[in-house]
Amino acid sequence: MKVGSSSLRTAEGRLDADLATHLIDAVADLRERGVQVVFVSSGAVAAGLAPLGLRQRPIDLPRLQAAASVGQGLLVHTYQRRLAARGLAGGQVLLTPDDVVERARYLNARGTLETLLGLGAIPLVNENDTIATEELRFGDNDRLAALVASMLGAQLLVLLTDVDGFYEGGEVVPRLTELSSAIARHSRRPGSDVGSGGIASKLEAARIAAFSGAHSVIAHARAENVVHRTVLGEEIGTWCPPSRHRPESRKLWIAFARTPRGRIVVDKGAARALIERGSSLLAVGVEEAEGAFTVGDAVDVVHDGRVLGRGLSGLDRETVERVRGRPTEDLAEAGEPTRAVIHRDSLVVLPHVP
Ligand SMILES: Nc1ncnc2c1ncn2[C@@H]1O[C@H](COP(=O)(O)OP(=O)(O)O)[C@@H](O)[C@H]1O
Ligand SMILES: N[C@@H](CCC(=O)OP(=O)(O)O)C(=O)O
Repeated sequence: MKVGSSSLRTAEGRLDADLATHLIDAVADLRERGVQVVFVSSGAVAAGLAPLGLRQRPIDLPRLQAAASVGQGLLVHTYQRRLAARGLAGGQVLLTPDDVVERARYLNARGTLETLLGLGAIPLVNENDTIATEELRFGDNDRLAALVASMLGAQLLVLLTDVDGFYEGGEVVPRLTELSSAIARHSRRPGSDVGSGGIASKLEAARIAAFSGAHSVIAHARAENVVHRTVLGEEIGTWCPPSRHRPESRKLWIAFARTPRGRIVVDKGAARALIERGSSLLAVGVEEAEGAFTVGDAVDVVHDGRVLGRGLSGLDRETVERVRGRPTEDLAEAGEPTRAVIHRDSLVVLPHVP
């Protein structure tokens, strides 16, 4: 379950302790009924503004980090105090993208979350904003929440926000199955002035959850009994079902944890080899490389204008430009790198985007 900054701050720019308490009570109720809940909470920056005398969300990184540092403590304190009143413990878990992208760190983070849940505690998750930089941050917590849901094999991702759901044509869409086209239509809409993701990042999060086999609900944080109603599967907000065609879940982190830094356009033969045979992408099938990516960066693999998948590049862009279209034997003779442009273990193919 995730709640956004826009919901958690009051009109005066402080943390809305009433809503925080109300949501924690709902989490505690679920926990008492045996439902395991991870609580991803935004609002560190928002909660840190007033105590630091800042009128609005700063745009410079040092002050954002400072606000998050002050606000995160307040947030967790508020949650832990209420959980304690209900006889429960809350454990703070602050994540960075590397905790999801790097396999060893991913397993480590997953272990921590599973242990907390196993001990009956409520993990209180946020991005580690105090040390996050522009280049290395999730930015919005929707994606972070979806990745955590994927990591834990959750059944349901609840995204609580300040609107009743995903709107189109002036009405809330009750059930959304065509996530990709909705994302394409809404990718440029900004969010509220304090939230950072907007609706597009919620739809992206729903897509990640769908690929992981989880349902998602986008609903208003202040709707009556919203948490219980979503868990009971009642009609509320916008419901996104899981995808029927899922890539291997262990590869989801490759596809979604990092923002792609470039695109690699491949020919028809390579596209077929990737989709049908699960092959690595070799230089010979590459037609073009776009963007300033380096070794280990996420890149989209494109054929015929369609994104086929995403992978971690084994070569930097300049090298891909040099080796593209050339068979491995030629490269060996010329003393060029012969390794795959993207190794199959670092490549996730998304043939059926919902
Ligand atoms: N089609 C849409 N449906 C719903 N909300 C939308 C839509 N387009 C833009 N929005 C905006 O997205 C905002 C929610 O995103 P955001 O501010 O990032 O929330 P949060 O802080 O909860 O993550 C809404 O307040 C709304 O203004
Ligand atoms: N990690 C940040 C949240 C970033 C953010 O604004 O997220 P969201 O409101 O979910 O779009 C914070 O705690 O302030």
